[in-house]
Amino acid sequence: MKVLVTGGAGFIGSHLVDKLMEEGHEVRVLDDLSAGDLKNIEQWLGHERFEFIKGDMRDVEVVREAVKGVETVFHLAANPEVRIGAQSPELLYETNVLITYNLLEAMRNENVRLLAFTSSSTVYGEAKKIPTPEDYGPMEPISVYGGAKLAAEALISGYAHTFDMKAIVFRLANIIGKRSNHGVIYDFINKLKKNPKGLEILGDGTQRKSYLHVSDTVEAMLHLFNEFLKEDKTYDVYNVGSEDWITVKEIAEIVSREMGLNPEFYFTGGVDGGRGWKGDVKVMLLSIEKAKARGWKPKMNSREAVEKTVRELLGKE
Ligand SMILES: O=c1ccn([C@@H]2O[C@H](COP(=O)(O)OP(=O)(O)O[C@H]3O[C@H](CO)[C@H](O)[C@H](O)[C@H]3O)[C@@H](O)[C@H]2O)c(=O)[nH]1
Repeated sequence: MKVLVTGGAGFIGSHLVDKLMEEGHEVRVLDDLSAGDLKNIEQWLGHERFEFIKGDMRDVEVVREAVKGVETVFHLAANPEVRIGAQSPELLYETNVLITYNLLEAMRNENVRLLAFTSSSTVYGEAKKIPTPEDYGPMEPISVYGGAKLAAEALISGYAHTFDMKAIVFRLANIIGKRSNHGVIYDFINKLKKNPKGLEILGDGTQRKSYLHVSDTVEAMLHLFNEFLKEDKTYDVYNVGSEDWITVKEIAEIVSREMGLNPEFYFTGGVDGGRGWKGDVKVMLLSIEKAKARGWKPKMNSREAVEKTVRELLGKE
């Protein structure tokens, strides 16, 4: 198939591109390189089945050109930083909601009917049911980022039903692995490189979430997408995560150990009862029963994924 991957030079996007290229598809990447990096896709530059467009999806013309002639869009372009919501809500709106609207309009105009979208566990907010299933409600995001992802999901559902499209949404847990350039593991490694004796941990360190390695994530997305193609459904939603969780303090211990260090931990205490920042969900575990029933399950648990990611980011793997 001929596929457009928005955000295809980014962390998750570039791993998806690798897999799509290895499977023999024609792949076009649209990325503004604000967080993505050409290095992530350099092995494909110049390949006859590969095309790269540098462009900002806030520009409708850029999006329209990018969707021309493709059958499927994997929409991963986004600003993924939950923590900037209190300072920059407008940026999160534009880079999650507005660009999704621009994409849907371009797809409608260019007759592109198939869409896969990476949403987030943050749409559930502080779920009272753990593990949280896809049909949990009412949904009450506690961050602007989670609200923006939920708004994007809603637009996609509306467009899919109105304009005869097929769309699948993945609500991702905390995704980690090689090429990630933000998030808790990346932060801890950088902090320890600057000061190997002490490590500042935002919040109280008890934030407990499910982490999934990017290799498992990309496998889930492609497997569930292919299953979705077999079904007579307009719209579907899947949680994608691991089946356990790990605390921020345990992550700090793993990072320290892998770096051969024994730093003093300093907890900032954070905001609103030990959160790293406003809108930081303290406890997150997704039910992945629906994805499992469709034949996917993760190979690594949260701890294994964290350990592997630390080694990858340190260049040991
Ligand atoms: O220096 C730091 C950095 C982070 N944390 C803590 O580590 C946890 C994880 O933070 P990340 O920044 O790694 O990730 P988030 O949970 O904020 O969000 C991530 O996972 C979400 C889905 O679960 C979204 O998809 C989002 O885009 C993605 O960044 C948080 O509880 C945070 O408080 C610290 O204690 N110290």
